[in-house]
Amino acid sequence: MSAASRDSSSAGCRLYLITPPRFAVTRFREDLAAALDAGDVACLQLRLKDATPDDVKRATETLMPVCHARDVAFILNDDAGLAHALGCDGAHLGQTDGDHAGARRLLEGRILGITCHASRHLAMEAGELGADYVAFGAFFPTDTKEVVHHAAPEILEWWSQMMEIPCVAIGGITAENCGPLVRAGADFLAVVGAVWNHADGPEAGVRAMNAAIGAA
Ligand SMILES: Cc1ncc(COP(=O)(O)OP(=O)(O)O)c(N)n1
Ligand SMILES: Cc1ncsc1CCOP(=O)(O)O
Ligand SMILES: [Mg+2]
Repeated sequence: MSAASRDSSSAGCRLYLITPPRFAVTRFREDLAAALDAGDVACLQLRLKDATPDDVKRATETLMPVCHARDVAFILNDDAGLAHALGCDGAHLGQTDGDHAGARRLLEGRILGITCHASRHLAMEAGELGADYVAFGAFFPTDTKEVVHHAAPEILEWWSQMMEIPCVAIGGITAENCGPLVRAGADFLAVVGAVWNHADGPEAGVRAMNAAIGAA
């Protein structure tokens, strides 16, 4: 999850996959393996908003080995303590997901990503705190989450020209619309629908995203 060298092309930009909001773990295990085998994926974020800690534990125990077998980092959404307890590679925290500084200490040596919406100020704060990446969005309309913050590619350009810390773009990103985000300097494109809801299936979704990143 570190940014490789950055230039004005797509070099270094990678796919950041997020799970669908709901799934049956046993079946999803196979879908995930197939998706990860279809092309480059830097990490998987387990994002189960309505699940109990036990559900998250079961999903992690099933899915993390699938990721690790393919050298894909496994990041847990929302809960740094649970990410630590379950041995995840890191956690992604939003602005209301607890104590960022405490999470940074707890997850020493692991990945900590922080949602910064469309705010330069929040991104600077996250950087100072030691975040491994900052996430900006939403860039496009999305059916996956009700969003109140809307970002434009300029924030990626501003951040990537100024800072070494990688930036993630999120929100309604597809193979068709991602070009400007890659060219603006996004290090990772985080997607749900573009892969899991792809008309030809998740494998086609991963292939299409990687082709679009490469062509940007
Ligand atoms: C990579 C990435 N970026 C942003 C988010 C959104 O996090 P948050 O604002 O906490 O919203 P929820 O995902 O918790 O609904 C994310 N999950 N991942
Ligand atoms: C979790 C999240 N945070 C901002 S937009 C979003 C949803 C991303 O999903 P999709 O790629 O389907 O728009
Ligand atoms: Mg959150």
